[in-house]
Amino acid sequence: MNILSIGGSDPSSGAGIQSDIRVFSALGVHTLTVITAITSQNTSKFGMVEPVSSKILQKQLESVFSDFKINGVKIGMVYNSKIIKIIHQQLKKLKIPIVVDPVIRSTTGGSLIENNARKDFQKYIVPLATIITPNKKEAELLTKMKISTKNTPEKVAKEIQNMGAKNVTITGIEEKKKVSDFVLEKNSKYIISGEKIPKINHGSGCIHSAAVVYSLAKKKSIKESLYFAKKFTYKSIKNAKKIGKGIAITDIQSKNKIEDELSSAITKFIKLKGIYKNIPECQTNFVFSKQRPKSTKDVLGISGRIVKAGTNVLVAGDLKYGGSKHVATALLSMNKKYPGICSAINLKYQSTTLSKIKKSKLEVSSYDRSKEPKHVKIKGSTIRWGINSAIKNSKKIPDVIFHKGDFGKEPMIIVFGKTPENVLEKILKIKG
Ligand SMILES: Nc1ncnc2c1ncn2[C@@H]1O[C@H](COP(=O)(O)OP(=O)(O)OP(=O)(O)O)[C@@H](O)[C@H]1O
Ligand SMILES: Cc1ncc(CO)c(N)n1
Repeated sequence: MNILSIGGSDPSSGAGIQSDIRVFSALGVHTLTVITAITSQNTSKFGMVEPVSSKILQKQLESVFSDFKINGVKIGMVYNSKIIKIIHQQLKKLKIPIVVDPVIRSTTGGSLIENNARKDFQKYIVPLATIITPNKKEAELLTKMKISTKNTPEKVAKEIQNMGAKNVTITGIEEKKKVSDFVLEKNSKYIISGEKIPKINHGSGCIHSAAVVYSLAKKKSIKESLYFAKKFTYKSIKNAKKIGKGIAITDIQSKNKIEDELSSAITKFIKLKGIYKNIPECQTNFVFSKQRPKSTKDVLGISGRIVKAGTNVLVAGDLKYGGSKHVATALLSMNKKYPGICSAINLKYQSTTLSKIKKSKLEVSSYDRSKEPKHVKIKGSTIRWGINSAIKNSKKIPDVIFHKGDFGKEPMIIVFGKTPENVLEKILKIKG
């Protein structure tokens, strides 16, 4: 997937183009960039702005549009009317999600748009927006309305919608312990509320709008995308680091990438035709770990299970570190011996699956629970013992490990892989 970020360069990488590259890379997306201006700024001070010439702006846009399939566009800093009009001209016919982050002033007080360009911004950029994401202050500047009990966020958002934006969210409406985003869609309105982190930081708005366009490009709804972005931004503020001498810079943890990869593989897994036949009585968990996991707390799993409901398969529960015990323990044993293996799933043991495994080129190993030494049973580390025995029985890295059960214990197959996608590829060879 390719996402285009149009905006200004921030040498501190807390905001602007550089921040977008950080977000999209963490989410596993290729970032295309068109730079509208170069700024000098850091965590304490905003220096100067040098907008790029019309010619190089035009050429940059042509370079990306003539070569790539673009799945979504984010527009950040656009400094002057010339820049605004060129962008409008290039984007007006696009049929992909466009997120407009109407940045007007930086957290450190710098002006990100010329005063006399605001009218053209309204006329040419706002109507491009699938969704526009002003913070409270930006919404007030755009509409020249002060948010109050009379001028509610809804009224102000409606005014912005009347300028041509299809959907509007006004972010960062602060209460005592909460920060809320007001949302106005075409036919609905709602508030997304979350805990306030007592931190001033640089770049939360950039991260939020980038996360929104990523999710929309993945064909999620406006509502789903805004919830995703809220959670994503919350984590990045929580992890913000004081890297420079001034305000903290938001930090994007690759943990999100782990969540995203696992969640996407689970969505694909439950949609596989006839997959309900592979769900065991004790149900299924699908896990993915951080690099070098030390305990099950470093392994992401479903804090419920993937369950069978007739011929449907559903996810009951949320993704959580420590969410799986059995499959995560199996993965930990495997990862200890083969650190590249970070994902696993358990499936129903059946002879048909076993013969498919044997016909495929997958490496398979097994263990016999009835051979488990007594002292292991007492310590309750059956899985660790089992996986280690199966690893010992195999010359290569096993793709699949199974056991045929024991008294009162259901037989089971575990498929291992480097990533959830890799596990999914193996499942496709053996399912049904
Ligand atoms: N202190 C905070 N604690 C938790 N969430 C926050 C906090 N501040 C902002 N948010 C959330 O972060 C997201 C981005 O909104 P925000 O209002 O910070 O954008 P912004 O002011 O444009 O940011 P910036 O100017 O730093 O780029 C919103 O979802 C908002 O609710
Ligand atoms: C280049 C750039 N874009 C956006 C922002 C808003 O955070 C900023 N400070 N700098």
